Amino acid sequence: MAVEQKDGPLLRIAGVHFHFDTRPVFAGFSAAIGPGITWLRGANGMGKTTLLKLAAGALTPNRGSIALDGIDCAAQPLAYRLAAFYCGGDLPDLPWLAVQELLDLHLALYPAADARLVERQLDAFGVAGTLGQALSTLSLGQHKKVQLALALALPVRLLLLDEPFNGLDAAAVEYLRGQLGELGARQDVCVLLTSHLEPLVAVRRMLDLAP
Ligand SMILES: Nc1ncnc2c1ncn2[C@@H]1O[C@H](COP(=O)(O)OP(=O)(O)OP(=O)(O)O)[C@@H](O)[C@H]1O
Repeated sequence: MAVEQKDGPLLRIAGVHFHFDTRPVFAGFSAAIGPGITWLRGANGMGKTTLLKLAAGALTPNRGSIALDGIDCAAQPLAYRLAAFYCGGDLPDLPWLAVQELLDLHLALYPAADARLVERQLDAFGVAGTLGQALSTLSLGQHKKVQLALALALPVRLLLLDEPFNGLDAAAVEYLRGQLGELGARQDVCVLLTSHLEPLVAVRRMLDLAP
């Protein structure tokens, strides 16, 4: 435990089994992931999104354990979720909310978050003007930018980025690459990202899901 703290956050996935009602996805999957950017790779349907959601505490393993900095996601789900954020392409669960309300919800969920950092990220992605809009009225790219602004601003130890470049315009891709370059150099954050294309950021390690 002392070593884990000194070396930065560590995500430990041990012997995870997970199945949807109709489909087994993991049978005894294990990995240990340290700070920096880890590129999670695998063919369509191999389980990348499922693994990110398990690591985010959004899905629960049927067997095995997932822990971040020694916080077990089944034993301490609230503490675990406070330290992690999943950023994917899913449509919002509450599409009638305004963007501002979504942000307020996240600021309440992550009490250590700084609203000014979120605003700065929204500005940088060029979506600050959407604050009064309902989520359902955002384009795919705008929705992604709002999600990424949150991901980059929230004070978490583990960021799960599911195809973060999908749907972004060229300026946003460039901005995101710069931000990931800074995040990837930090010792206090783990970034686990999926990308079917070479992400062109400083990847520290790769994690391959194979049949
Ligand atoms: N809600 C669900 N119910 C049942 N099966 C599901 C569900 N979500 C995903 N699956 C199945 O689980 C498997 C893993 O899906 P997942 O989305 O994790 O793959 P992926 O590696 O992210 O794929 P892609 O590269 O296409 O995004 C797939 O066979 C998928 O059909």
